[in-house]
Amino acid sequence: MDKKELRKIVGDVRKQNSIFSNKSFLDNLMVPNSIVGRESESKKLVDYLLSYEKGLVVPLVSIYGRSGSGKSTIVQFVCENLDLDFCYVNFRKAKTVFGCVNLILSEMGHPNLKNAQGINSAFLILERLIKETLEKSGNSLFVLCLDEFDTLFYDKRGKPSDFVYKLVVLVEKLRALKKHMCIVTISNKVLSEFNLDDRVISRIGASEIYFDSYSQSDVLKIIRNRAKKSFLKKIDDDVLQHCANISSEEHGDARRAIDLLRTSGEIAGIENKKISKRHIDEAVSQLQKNQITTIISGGSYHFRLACAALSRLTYVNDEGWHSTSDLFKQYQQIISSDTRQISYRRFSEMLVELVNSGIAVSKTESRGRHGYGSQFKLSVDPDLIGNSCFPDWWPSVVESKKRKDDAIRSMKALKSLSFGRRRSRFGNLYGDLGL
Ligand SMILES: Nc1ncnc2c1ncn2[C@@H]1O[C@H](COP(=O)(O)OP(=O)(O)OP(=O)(O)O)[C@@H](O)[C@H]1O
Repeated sequence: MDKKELRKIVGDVRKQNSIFSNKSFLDNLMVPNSIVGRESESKKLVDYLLSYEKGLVVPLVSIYGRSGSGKSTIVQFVCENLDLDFCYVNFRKAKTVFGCVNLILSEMGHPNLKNAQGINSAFLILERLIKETLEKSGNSLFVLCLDEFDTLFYDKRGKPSDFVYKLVVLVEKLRALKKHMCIVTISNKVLSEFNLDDRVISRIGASEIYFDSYSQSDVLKIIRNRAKKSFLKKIDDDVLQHCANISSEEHGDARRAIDLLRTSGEIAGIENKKISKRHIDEAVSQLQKNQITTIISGGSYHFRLACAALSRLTYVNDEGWHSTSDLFKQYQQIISSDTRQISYRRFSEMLVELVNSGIAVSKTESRGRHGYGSQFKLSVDPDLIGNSCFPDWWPSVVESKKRKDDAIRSMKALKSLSFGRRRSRFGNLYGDLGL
Protein backbone atom coordinates (compact mmCIF):
# COMPACT_ATOMS: atom_id res chain seq x y z
CA MET A 1 0.00 0.00 0.00
CA ASP A 2 1.31 3.45 -0.84
CA LYS A 3 0.34 6.87 0.55
CA LYS A 4 -2.22 7.43 -2.21
CA GLU A 5 -4.02 4.20 -1.39
CA LEU A 6 -4.00 5.04 2.32
CA ARG A 7 -5.45 8.50 1.54
CA LYS A 8 -8.24 6.76 -0.39
CA ILE A 9 -8.98 4.46 2.58
CA VAL A 10 -9.09 7.47 4.93
CA GLY A 11 -11.44 9.27 2.50
CA ASP A 12 -13.73 6.23 2.29
CA VAL A 13 -13.89 5.86 6.08
CA ARG A 14 -14.72 9.59 6.46
CA LYS A 15 -17.44 9.22 3.82
CA GLN A 16 -18.77 6.15 5.62
CA ASN A 17 -19.04 8.15 8.84
CA SER A 18 -20.31 11.34 7.22
CA ILE A 19 -23.97 10.81 8.10
CA PHE A 20 -23.43 10.26 11.84
CA SER A 21 -23.41 12.97 14.46
CA ASN A 22 -22.39 10.67 17.35
CA LYS A 23 -21.76 7.05 16.59
CA SER A 24 -21.27 6.08 20.23
CA PHE A 25 -25.05 5.75 20.62
CA LEU A 26 -24.84 2.84 18.19
CA ASP A 27 -22.18 1.04 20.21
CA ASN A 28 -23.60 -2.14 21.69
CA LEU A 29 -21.06 -2.16 24.50
CA MET A 30 -22.11 1.23 25.79
CA VAL A 31 -24.60 1.30 28.67
CA PRO A 32 -27.27 3.86 27.69
CA ASN A 33 -28.23 6.75 29.97
CA SER A 34 -31.86 5.79 29.81
CA ILE A 35 -33.60 2.48 29.34
CA VAL A 36 -36.71 1.80 27.30
CA GLY A 37 -39.19 -0.25 29.41
CA ARG A 38 -37.94 -3.25 31.44
CA GLU A 39 -39.34 -1.78 34.68
CA SER A 40 -40.53 -5.09 36.10
CA GLU A 41 -37.20 -6.92 35.47
CA SER A 42 -35.26 -3.97 36.94
CA LYS A 43 -37.53 -3.94 40.00
CA LYS A 44 -36.97 -7.66 40.58
CA LEU A 45 -33.21 -7.17 40.46
CA VAL A 46 -33.32 -4.14 42.78
CA ASP A 47 -35.49 -6.20 45.19
CA TYR A 48 -32.93 -9.00 45.28
CA LEU A 49 -29.96 -6.67 45.70
CA LEU A 50 -31.36 -4.21 48.22
CA SER A 51 -32.47 -6.95 50.58
CA TYR A 52 -28.91 -6.65 51.96
CA GLU A 53 -30.23 -3.54 53.79
CA LYS A 54 -32.30 -5.94 55.88
CA GLY A 55 -29.32 -8.14 56.56
CA LEU A 56 -29.63 -10.90 53.94
CA VAL A 57 -29.02 -11.09 50.25
CA VAL A 58 -29.42 -14.17 48.05
CA PRO A 59 -26.02 -15.58 47.02
CA LEU A 60 -26.87 -15.88 43.33
CA VAL A 61 -29.35 -14.33 40.92
CA SER A 62 -29.66 -15.90 37.49
CA ILE A 63 -30.63 -13.57 34.65
CA TYR A 64 -31.60 -15.40 31.49
CA GLY A 65 -33.36 -14.87 28.17
CA ARG A 66 -32.81 -14.57 24.41
CA SER A 67 -29.93 -12.55 22.98
CA GLY A 68 -30.43 -8.82 22.58
CA SER A 69 -33.18 -8.72 25.20
CA GLY A 70 -31.31 -6.19 27.34
CA LYS A 71 -29.95 -8.49 30.08
CA SER A 72 -26.40 -7.10 30.25
CA THR A 73 -27.60 -3.53 29.82
CA ILE A 74 -30.20 -3.64 32.58
CA VAL A 75 -27.85 -5.39 35.05
CA GLN A 76 -25.13 -2.79 34.47
CA PHE A 77 -27.59 0.10 34.51
CA VAL A 78 -29.02 -1.02 37.87
CA CYS A 79 -25.58 -1.68 39.42
CA GLU A 80 -24.20 1.68 38.25
CA ASN A 81 -27.09 3.52 39.85
CA LEU A 82 -27.22 1.89 43.29
CA ASP A 83 -24.89 2.41 46.27
CA LEU A 84 -22.88 -0.73 45.90
CA ASP A 85 -19.60 -2.00 44.52
CA PHE A 86 -19.70 -4.21 41.48
CA CYS A 87 -17.49 -5.95 39.01
CA TYR A 88 -18.87 -6.80 35.57
CA VAL A 89 -17.03 -9.47 33.60
CA ASN A 90 -17.88 -11.04 30.27
CA PHE A 91 -16.58 -14.62 30.09
CA ARG A 92 -16.78 -14.69 26.27
CA LYS A 93 -13.04 -14.28 25.93
CA ALA A 94 -12.17 -17.10 28.36
CA LYS A 95 -11.53 -20.65 27.20
CA THR A 96 -11.12 -22.35 30.57
CA VAL A 97 -12.43 -22.09 34.12
CA PHE A 98 -9.06 -20.71 35.19
CA GLY A 99 -9.29 -18.17 32.35
CA CYS A 100 -12.63 -17.01 33.81
CA VAL A 101 -11.06 -16.47 37.25
CA ASN A 102 -8.23 -14.53 35.60
CA LEU A 103 -10.76 -12.32 33.79
CA ILE A 104 -12.38 -11.41 37.13
CA LEU A 105 -9.00 -10.67 38.71
CA SER A 106 -7.93 -8.58 35.76
CA GLU A 107 -11.20 -6.59 35.86
CA MET A 108 -10.39 -5.88 39.50
CA GLY A 109 -6.98 -4.58 38.54
CA HIS A 110 -4.88 -7.64 39.40
CA PRO A 111 -2.31 -9.09 36.95
CA ASN A 112 -3.11 -12.49 35.44
CA LEU A 113 -2.04 -15.60 37.34
CA LYS A 114 -0.31 -18.61 35.83
CA ASN A 115 -2.18 -21.94 35.79
CA ALA A 116 0.47 -23.41 38.08
CA GLN A 117 -0.51 -20.97 40.84
CA GLY A 118 -3.77 -22.89 41.12
CA ILE A 119 -7.38 -21.88 41.51
CA ASN A 120 -7.27 -21.79 45.33
CA SER A 121 -4.69 -19.03 45.42
CA ALA A 122 -6.71 -17.15 42.77
CA PHE A 123 -9.74 -17.27 45.06
CA LEU A 124 -7.70 -16.06 48.05
CA ILE A 125 -6.61 -13.04 45.98
CA LEU A 126 -10.20 -12.43 44.86
CA GLU A 127 -11.39 -12.52 48.47
CA ARG A 128 -8.73 -9.97 49.46
CA LEU A 129 -9.60 -7.67 46.53
CA ILE A 130 -13.34 -7.74 47.33
CA LYS A 131 -12.71 -7.00 51.02
CA GLU A 132 -10.37 -4.13 50.11
CA THR A 133 -12.93 -2.69 47.68
CA LEU A 134 -15.71 -2.76 50.28
CA GLU A 135 -13.47 -1.29 52.99
CA LYS A 136 -12.39 1.55 50.68
CA SER A 137 -15.91 2.49 49.58
CA GLY A 138 -17.64 1.85 52.92
CA ASN A 139 -20.36 -0.06 51.03
CA SER A 140 -21.77 -3.31 52.37
CA LEU A 141 -22.67 -5.04 49.14
CA PHE A 142 -20.43 -6.34 46.37
CA VAL A 143 -22.09 -7.59 43.19
CA LEU A 144 -20.16 -9.89 40.88
CA CYS A 145 -21.81 -9.89 37.43
CA LEU A 146 -20.76 -12.82 35.25
CA ASP A 147 -21.95 -12.32 31.70
CA GLU A 148 -21.97 -15.19 29.16
CA PHE A 149 -21.89 -17.50 32.17
CA ASP A 150 -22.31 -20.57 29.90
CA THR A 151 -18.72 -20.19 28.67
CA LEU A 152 -17.60 -21.63 32.01
CA PHE A 153 -19.28 -24.92 31.15
CA TYR A 154 -17.52 -25.35 27.80
CA ASP A 155 -14.35 -26.26 29.68
CA LYS A 156 -14.71 -30.03 29.77
CA ARG A 157 -11.54 -30.58 31.79
CA GLY A 158 -12.06 -27.81 34.31
CA LYS A 159 -14.59 -27.93 37.15
CA PRO A 160 -17.20 -25.24 36.52
CA SER A 161 -19.38 -26.41 39.38
CA ASP A 162 -16.43 -26.21 41.75
CA PHE A 163 -15.81 -22.64 40.58
CA VAL A 164 -19.40 -21.66 41.49
CA TYR A 165 -19.09 -23.51 44.81
CA LYS A 166 -15.95 -21.52 45.68
CA LEU A 167 -17.77 -18.27 44.88
CA VAL A 168 -20.67 -19.28 47.12
CA VAL A 169 -18.23 -20.12 49.93
CA LEU A 170 -16.78 -16.63 49.46
CA VAL A 171 -20.29 -15.18 49.86
CA GLU A 172 -20.61 -17.08 53.15
CA LYS A 173 -17.20 -15.92 54.39
CA LEU A 174 -18.11 -12.28 53.72
CA ARG A 175 -21.44 -12.73 55.47
CA ALA A 176 -19.55 -13.73 58.62
CA LEU A 177 -17.85 -10.31 58.42
CA LYS A 178 -21.25 -8.56 58.05
CA LYS A 179 -20.48 -7.82 54.40
CA HIS A 180 -22.56 -9.07 51.50
CA MET A 181 -21.87 -10.39 48.06
CA CYS A 182 -24.29 -11.38 45.31
CA ILE A 183 -23.29 -13.26 42.17
CA VAL A 184 -25.39 -12.24 39.16
CA THR A 185 -25.07 -14.69 36.27
CA ILE A 186 -26.20 -13.63 32.79
CA SER A 187 -26.88 -16.20 30.12
CA ASN A 188 -29.23 -17.25 27.35
CA LYS A 189 -29.92 -20.44 29.28
CA VAL A 190 -31.81 -21.09 32.48
CA LEU A 191 -29.60 -22.12 35.43
CA SER A 192 -31.07 -25.63 35.63
CA GLU A 193 -29.55 -26.40 32.20
CA PHE A 194 -26.06 -26.18 33.68
CA ASN A 195 -24.49 -29.18 35.23
CA LEU A 196 -24.18 -27.87 38.79
CA ASP A 197 -23.44 -30.13 41.77
CA ASP A 198 -26.15 -30.71 44.37
CA ARG A 199 -24.00 -28.96 47.00
CA VAL A 200 -24.09 -25.81 44.82
CA ILE A 201 -27.77 -26.08 43.91
CA SER A 202 -28.82 -26.45 47.54
CA ARG A 203 -26.87 -23.32 48.49
CA ILE A 204 -27.84 -20.94 45.68
CA GLY A 205 -31.64 -21.29 45.80
CA ALA A 206 -33.75 -20.32 42.80
CA SER A 207 -33.59 -16.54 42.34
CA GLU A 208 -34.15 -16.04 38.63
CA ILE A 209 -35.20 -13.19 36.36
CA TYR A 210 -36.39 -14.05 32.88
CA PHE A 211 -36.03 -11.51 30.08
CA ASP A 212 -38.67 -12.10 27.46
CA SER A 213 -37.78 -11.12 23.86
CA TYR A 214 -38.70 -7.60 22.86
CA SER A 215 -41.77 -7.02 20.74
CA GLN A 216 -41.36 -5.32 17.36
CA SER A 217 -42.66 -2.07 18.86
CA ASP A 218 -40.16 -2.23 21.78
CA VAL A 219 -37.31 -2.64 19.31
CA LEU A 220 -38.67 0.27 17.28
CA LYS A 221 -38.73 2.51 20.39
CA ILE A 222 -35.12 1.59 21.20
CA ILE A 223 -33.80 2.35 17.72
CA ARG A 224 -35.88 5.51 17.29
CA ASN A 225 -34.21 6.80 20.40
CA ARG A 226 -30.71 5.87 19.16
CA ALA A 227 -31.31 7.16 15.63
CA LYS A 228 -32.25 10.59 16.95
CA LYS A 229 -28.98 10.88 18.87
CA SER A 230 -26.58 9.34 16.39
CA PHE A 231 -27.50 10.64 12.91
CA LEU A 232 -27.15 14.15 11.52
CA LYS A 233 -30.45 13.96 9.63
CA LYS A 234 -33.76 12.44 10.66
CA ILE A 235 -34.27 8.88 9.43
CA ASP A 236 -37.65 8.07 7.88
CA ASP A 237 -39.86 6.12 10.24
CA ASP A 238 -40.69 3.46 7.64
CA VAL A 239 -36.94 2.72 7.37
CA LEU A 240 -36.70 2.34 11.15
CA GLN A 241 -39.78 0.15 11.09
CA HIS A 242 -38.20 -2.04 8.41
CA CYS A 243 -35.11 -2.36 10.61
CA ALA A 244 -37.25 -3.26 13.66
CA ASN A 245 -39.25 -5.81 11.61
CA ILE A 246 -36.12 -7.60 10.42
CA SER A 247 -34.65 -7.61 13.93
CA SER A 248 -37.84 -9.13 15.32
CA GLU A 249 -38.30 -11.80 12.63
CA GLU A 250 -36.91 -14.55 14.81
CA HIS A 251 -37.19 -12.86 18.22
CA GLY A 252 -37.06 -9.18 19.21
CA ASP A 253 -33.31 -8.52 19.27
CA ALA A 254 -32.27 -4.95 20.16
CA ARG A 255 -28.58 -5.66 19.55
CA ARG A 256 -29.24 -6.80 15.98
CA ALA A 257 -31.41 -3.73 15.36
CA ILE A 258 -28.67 -1.35 16.57
CA ASP A 259 -26.01 -3.18 14.52
CA LEU A 260 -28.22 -3.02 11.44
CA LEU A 261 -28.83 0.68 11.89
CA ARG A 262 -25.12 1.44 12.26
CA THR A 263 -24.06 -0.72 9.30
CA SER A 264 -26.78 0.58 6.98
CA GLY A 265 -25.72 4.12 7.95
CA GLU A 266 -22.15 3.30 6.91
CA ILE A 267 -23.30 1.86 3.58
CA ALA A 268 -25.52 4.87 2.89
CA GLY A 269 -22.66 7.20 3.90
CA ILE A 270 -20.33 5.66 1.28
CA GLU A 271 -23.03 6.21 -1.36
CA ASN A 272 -23.63 9.73 -0.03
CA LYS A 273 -27.35 8.96 0.26
CA LYS A 274 -30.06 9.01 2.89
CA ILE A 275 -30.63 5.64 4.61
CA SER A 276 -33.28 3.63 2.80
CA LYS A 277 -34.79 0.15 3.24
CA ARG A 278 -32.33 -1.12 0.64
CA HIS A 279 -29.41 -0.09 2.86
CA ILE A 280 -30.96 -2.03 5.74
CA ASP A 281 -31.24 -5.13 3.49
CA GLU A 282 -27.62 -4.77 2.40
CA ALA A 283 -26.57 -4.41 6.02
CA VAL A 284 -28.31 -7.72 6.81
CA SER A 285 -26.15 -9.66 4.38
CA GLN A 286 -22.97 -7.75 5.27
CA LEU A 287 -23.41 -8.43 8.98
CA GLN A 288 -24.13 -12.09 8.41
CA LYS A 289 -20.99 -12.41 6.31
CA ASN A 290 -18.85 -10.63 8.94
CA GLN A 291 -20.27 -12.73 11.74
CA ILE A 292 -19.61 -16.02 9.94
CA THR A 293 -16.08 -14.99 9.00
CA THR A 294 -15.31 -14.11 12.62
CA ILE A 295 -16.69 -17.39 13.98
CA ILE A 296 -14.93 -19.51 11.38
CA SER A 297 -11.57 -17.77 11.53
CA GLY A 298 -11.58 -18.21 15.32
CA GLY A 299 -12.46 -21.93 15.08
CA SER A 300 -10.02 -24.85 15.06
CA TYR A 301 -9.21 -26.87 11.91
CA HIS A 302 -11.64 -29.62 13.02
CA PHE A 303 -14.35 -27.06 13.74
CA ARG A 304 -13.98 -25.77 10.18
CA LEU A 305 -14.10 -29.35 8.90
CA ALA A 306 -17.36 -29.93 10.79
CA CYS A 307 -18.78 -26.76 9.20
CA ALA A 308 -17.51 -27.85 5.78
CA ALA A 309 -19.04 -31.34 6.17
CA LEU A 310 -22.46 -29.87 6.95
CA SER A 311 -22.18 -27.30 4.14
CA ARG A 312 -21.16 -29.91 1.57
CA LEU A 313 -24.00 -32.31 2.42
CA THR A 314 -26.51 -29.46 2.42
CA TYR A 315 -25.26 -27.95 -0.82
CA VAL A 316 -24.73 -31.08 -2.90
CA ASN A 317 -27.88 -32.92 -1.84
CA ASP A 318 -30.17 -29.88 -1.47
CA GLU A 319 -31.16 -31.37 1.88
CA GLY A 320 -31.74 -29.76 5.27
CA TRP A 321 -31.33 -32.17 8.19
CA HIS A 322 -28.34 -34.49 8.62
CA SER A 323 -27.52 -37.07 11.26
CA THR A 324 -24.32 -37.04 13.31
CA SER A 325 -23.15 -40.27 11.66
CA ASP A 326 -23.65 -38.95 8.11
CA LEU A 327 -21.80 -35.78 9.04
CA PHE A 328 -18.97 -37.77 10.63
CA LYS A 329 -18.60 -39.85 7.44
CA GLN A 330 -18.45 -36.64 5.42
CA TYR A 331 -15.84 -35.22 7.84
CA GLN A 332 -13.71 -38.36 7.37
CA GLN A 333 -13.86 -37.89 3.59
CA ILE A 334 -12.82 -34.25 3.68
CA ILE A 335 -10.03 -34.38 6.28
CA SER A 336 -6.54 -34.41 4.82
CA SER A 337 -4.90 -37.84 5.01
CA ASP A 338 -1.95 -36.63 7.09
CA THR A 339 -4.14 -35.23 9.89
CA ARG A 340 -5.28 -37.27 12.86
CA GLN A 341 -9.05 -37.55 13.07
CA ILE A 342 -10.93 -36.59 16.20
CA SER A 343 -13.18 -39.21 17.81
CA TYR A 344 -16.88 -39.59 16.99
CA ARG A 345 -17.68 -38.31 20.48
CA ARG A 346 -15.51 -35.20 20.09
CA PHE A 347 -17.03 -34.63 16.65
CA SER A 348 -20.55 -34.65 18.11
CA GLU A 349 -19.41 -32.09 20.71
CA MET A 350 -18.13 -29.97 17.83
CA LEU A 351 -21.55 -30.11 16.20
CA VAL A 352 -23.00 -28.74 19.44
CA GLU A 353 -20.44 -25.90 19.21
CA LEU A 354 -21.78 -25.21 15.71
CA VAL A 355 -25.26 -24.88 17.16
CA ASN A 356 -24.01 -22.66 20.00
CA SER A 357 -22.32 -20.34 17.52
CA GLY A 358 -25.57 -19.97 15.55
CA ILE A 359 -24.27 -21.66 12.38
CA ALA A 360 -26.62 -24.63 12.74
CA VAL A 361 -29.74 -25.73 14.55
CA SER A 362 -30.38 -29.19 15.96
CA LYS A 363 -33.27 -31.46 16.85
CA THR A 364 -33.59 -34.87 18.45
CA GLU A 365 -35.34 -37.52 16.44
CA SER A 366 -36.43 -41.06 17.18
CA ARG A 367 -34.53 -43.79 15.30
CA GLY A 368 -37.04 -46.48 16.21
CA ARG A 369 -35.48 -49.33 18.15
CA HIS A 370 -32.07 -47.61 17.92
CA GLY A 371 -33.20 -44.92 20.36
CA TYR A 372 -32.86 -41.20 19.72
CA GLY A 373 -30.32 -39.32 17.63
CA SER A 374 -29.45 -35.71 16.86
CA GLN A 375 -30.01 -34.09 13.49
CA PHE A 376 -28.36 -30.87 12.35
CA LYS A 377 -29.35 -28.24 9.83
CA LEU A 378 -27.34 -25.30 8.57
CA SER A 379 -28.92 -21.95 9.40
CA VAL A 380 -26.88 -19.96 6.88
CA ASP A 381 -26.06 -20.18 3.20
CA PRO A 382 -23.78 -23.25 2.61
CA ASP A 383 -21.89 -21.33 -0.07
CA LEU A 384 -20.94 -18.65 2.46
CA ILE A 385 -19.78 -21.22 5.03
CA GLY A 386 -17.91 -23.39 2.51
CA ASN A 387 -16.05 -20.42 1.07
CA SER A 388 -15.15 -19.05 4.49
CA CYS A 389 -13.90 -22.43 5.77
CA PHE A 390 -11.80 -23.64 2.85
CA PRO A 391 -11.78 -21.19 -0.07
CA ASP A 392 -9.47 -23.45 -2.13
CA TRP A 393 -11.63 -26.54 -1.67
CA TRP A 394 -15.16 -25.13 -1.97
CA PRO A 395 -15.02 -24.43 -5.78
CA SER A 396 -14.53 -28.21 -6.33
CA VAL A 397 -17.76 -28.83 -4.35
CA VAL A 398 -19.58 -26.25 -6.49
CA GLU A 399 -18.21 -27.93 -9.60
CA SER A 400 -19.30 -31.42 -8.50
CA LYS A 401 -22.77 -30.12 -7.66
CA LYS A 402 -22.95 -28.54 -11.13
CA ARG A 403 -21.95 -31.85 -12.73
CA LYS A 404 -24.57 -33.68 -10.66
CA ASP A 405 -27.29 -31.17 -11.62
CA ASP A 406 -26.27 -31.35 -15.30
CA ALA A 407 -26.44 -35.15 -15.17
CA ILE A 408 -29.90 -35.04 -13.58
CA ARG A 409 -31.09 -32.55 -16.21
CA SER A 410 -29.73 -34.73 -19.03
CA MET A 411 -31.41 -37.80 -17.56
CA LYS A 412 -34.72 -35.97 -17.37
CA ALA A 413 -34.33 -34.67 -20.92
CA LEU A 414 -33.48 -38.17 -22.12
CA LYS A 415 -36.51 -39.61 -20.37
CA SER A 416 -38.88 -37.06 -21.85
CA LEU A 417 -37.22 -37.46 -25.25
CA SER A 418 -37.58 -41.24 -25.27
CA PHE A 419 -41.14 -40.91 -24.02
CA GLY A 420 -41.80 -38.34 -26.78
CA ARG A 421 -40.26 -40.62 -29.40
CA ARG A 422 -42.29 -43.54 -28.13
CA ARG A 423 -45.35 -41.33 -28.32
CA SER A 424 -44.56 -40.29 -31.88
CA ARG A 425 -43.81 -43.85 -32.98
CA PHE A 426 -46.91 -45.16 -31.27
CA GLY A 427 -48.72 -41.84 -31.65
CA ASN A 428 -51.63 -43.27 -33.54
CA LEU A 429 -51.88 -46.21 -31.26
CA TYR A 430 -51.95 -43.88 -28.20
CA GLY A 431 -54.48 -41.76 -30.00
CA ASP A 432 -56.57 -44.75 -30.92
CA LEU A 433 -56.46 -45.87 -27.33
CA GLY A 434 -57.52 -42.38 -26.30
CA LEU A 435 -54.29 -41.70 -24.33
N1 LIG B 1 -34.45 -1.55 27.22
C1 LIG B 1 -33.45 -1.04 26.52
N2 LIG B 1 -33.31 0.29 26.37
C2 LIG B 1 -32.31 0.81 25.65
N3 LIG B 1 -31.38 0.07 25.02
C3 LIG B 1 -31.47 -1.26 25.12
C4 LIG B 1 -32.48 -1.88 25.87
N4 LIG B 1 -32.35 -3.21 25.81
C5 LIG B 1 -31.27 -3.44 25.05
N5 LIG B 1 -30.73 -2.27 24.63
C6 LIG B 1 -29.57 -2.16 23.76
O1 LIG B 1 -29.54 -3.29 22.92
C7 LIG B 1 -28.23 -3.83 22.82
C8 LIG B 1 -28.20 -5.27 23.30
O2 LIG B 1 -28.56 -5.32 24.68
P1 LIG B 1 -27.84 -6.33 25.69
O3 LIG B 1 -26.39 -6.51 25.33
O4 LIG B 1 -28.13 -5.84 27.05
O5 LIG B 1 -28.62 -7.66 25.39
P2 LIG B 1 -28.38 -9.09 26.05
O6 LIG B 1 -29.72 -9.63 26.39
O7 LIG B 1 -27.40 -9.02 27.16
O8 LIG B 1 -27.80 -9.89 24.84
P3 LIG B 1 -26.81 -11.19 24.80
O9 LIG B 1 -27.55 -12.32 25.44
O10 LIG B 1 -26.60 -11.43 23.35
O11 LIG B 1 -25.56 -10.79 25.53
C9 LIG B 1 -27.34 -2.89 23.62
O12 LIG B 1 -26.81 -1.92 22.75
C10 LIG B 1 -28.29 -2.21 24.58
O13 LIG B 1 -27.83 -0.93 24.93
